[in-house]
Amino acid sequence: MTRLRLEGVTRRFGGLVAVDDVSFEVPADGVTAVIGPNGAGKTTLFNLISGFLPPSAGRILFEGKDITGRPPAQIAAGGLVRTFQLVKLFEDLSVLDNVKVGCHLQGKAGLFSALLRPASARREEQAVEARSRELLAFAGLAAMADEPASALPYGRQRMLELARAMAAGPRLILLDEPAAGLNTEESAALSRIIRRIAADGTSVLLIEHDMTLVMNTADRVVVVDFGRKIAQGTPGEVRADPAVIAAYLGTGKSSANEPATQEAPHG
Ligand SMILES: Nc1ncnc2c1ncn2[C@@H]1O[C@H](COP(=O)(O)OP(=O)(O)OP(=O)(O)O)[C@@H](O)[C@H]1O
Repeated sequence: MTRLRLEGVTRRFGGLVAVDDVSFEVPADGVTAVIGPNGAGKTTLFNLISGFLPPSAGRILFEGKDITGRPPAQIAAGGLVRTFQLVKLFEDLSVLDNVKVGCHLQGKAGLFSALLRPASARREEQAVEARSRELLAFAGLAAMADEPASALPYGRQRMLELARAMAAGPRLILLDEPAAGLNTEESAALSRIIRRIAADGTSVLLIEHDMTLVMNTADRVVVVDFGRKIAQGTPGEVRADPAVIAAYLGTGKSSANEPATQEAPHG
């Protein structure tokens, strides 16, 4: 089954074509990675898929439904959730409450039902608490549930962001450079968590500069350069592809960027 399908997706910023006629599919199973040198259009692609930017042309289908140009909140509520390059947590809330906020994205107990039907709201609150603690354990954060999110070291904050995104119960999760700023050990733990998420049935699409993480984690890779898709295949196939090697080594028209470098996050 295809979870996500991009058909000729294009995004222009004035005269610049940041994403140029890109088509690919994300199957429901496993982990798909988008890689490419700096400025290749990866973040713009994520902004288009998650509704933060409308495309200039093309269509985006989530589980066969056209979501092109829909607002981000509607796309997220429909089961397609993203994380950002820069960690965006509620810093004053506890670690547990950050995950609870994610759960409420899919919850039914809004303010009115909480006032009118307190018993069912209470039951839902208990379910949210249980699910949140389960996700914290999954992300290795159970012992820090009551600490303020701002007290966590950076690597843990990234795990918390992932747990919060999973709390919404997505069927597709977009991860924007999840390994940025992580050390080797944290990156290996992240890789295992991403594999678990996929094994549990959530499709994963990630952008990543850390090639070790991509090669160890992804089932398939889409490579973009100057806004265009230049290759796709298994990690082994794209690593051996001459067009990909040329893009990363800066031969021909490509920009020169070492695939394993992690630049300062932006966007
Ligand atoms: N809002 C914007 N307005 C104008 N140009 C933009 C905008 N967003 C991105 N761009 C340009 O579009 C191109 C693609 O940028 P994008 O951030 O999508 O690349 P990227 O592959 O995510 O890069 P990186 O790996 O550095 O994060 C770049 O030339 C960038 O300068």
